Amino acid sequence: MGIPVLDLTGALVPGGPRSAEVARAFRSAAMASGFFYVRHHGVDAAMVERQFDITRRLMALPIERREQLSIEHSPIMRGYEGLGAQTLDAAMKPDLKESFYCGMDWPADHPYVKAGYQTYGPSQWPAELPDVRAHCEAYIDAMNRLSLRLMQLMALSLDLPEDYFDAACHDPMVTLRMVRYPAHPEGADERTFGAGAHTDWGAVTILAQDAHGGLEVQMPGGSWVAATPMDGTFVVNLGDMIPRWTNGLYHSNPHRVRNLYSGGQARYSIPFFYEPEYLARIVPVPGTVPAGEAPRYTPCTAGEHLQEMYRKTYGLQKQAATEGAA
Ligand SMILES: O=C(O)CCC(=O)C(=O)O
Ligand SMILES: [Fe+2]
Repeated sequence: MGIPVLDLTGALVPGGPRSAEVARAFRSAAMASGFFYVRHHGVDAAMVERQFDITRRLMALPIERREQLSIEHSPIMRGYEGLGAQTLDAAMKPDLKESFYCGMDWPADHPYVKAGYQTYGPSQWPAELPDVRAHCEAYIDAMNRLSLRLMQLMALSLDLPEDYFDAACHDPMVTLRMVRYPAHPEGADERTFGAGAHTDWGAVTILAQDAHGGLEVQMPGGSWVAATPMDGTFVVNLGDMIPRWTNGLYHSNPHRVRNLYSGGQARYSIPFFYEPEYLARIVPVPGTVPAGEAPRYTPCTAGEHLQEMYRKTYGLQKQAATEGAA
């Protein structure tokens, strides 16, 4: 069993002629590893290429400059995180990656910005690279459109109205991450990863990766399969909110990265994380809890879950006991 490819031709708009067929393929991928590729996804190849260019330029800024833009200066963790800042698998060494986090430009008087909720608030932009902000925001727009469409195809795949998730995704929590993995060190031990095994936390992740490879996905049987880069595709995976939303019918599987195949070069990747809005309550969708049984997960808000995961993987102080059964 591998990672299937979903061709979104004819399924990119509500009512599209291939929507039902794509929704069926979505369902089988979601019930397996929760990973699939999408092709003919409607995002311009030049836009993705430019996003990689921006990632390389951000990471080429002098380290003092990157550190001035550190996530430590942002209450919502927008900005630069250095090598080893995050440990995605607590049993392993800190991750060998560095990244820039940014997000949507919300108005300062938006209630979630005022409340200081995770992901709602300003990003930190480098003044010396003036085109970065506009391009990241345009890329985020394109990712938002594709993510919402994936949520609609997911709704169809669950025999729900196509717009079932739209309201919960009205003011989504979105994060664009531009990542650089240095070459895997020679002689590194088995506890060394670019990104330790983890599941994603939100609803859907849309990943652009360069040509080197290095991402591996755990299949339902436990084996690890390479998510080999394929031109013109994104890798899409479901995050932990989807098992919660589907009472375990759909899966968010572990994945991990080692930059082993680049011939000593850095690997770049650009994951985009899309989640329902902060206050959306994640309770099982109709038809997923068998009659007479209790739901498998404690209901929570999307925001509580996300914030808890940031705290855990960045070793931050636990401020609130919000964790459910995931
Ligand atoms: O770089 C990749 O291929 C995956 C990154 C990832 O899994 C993450 O940032 O959550
Ligand atoms: Fe991930």
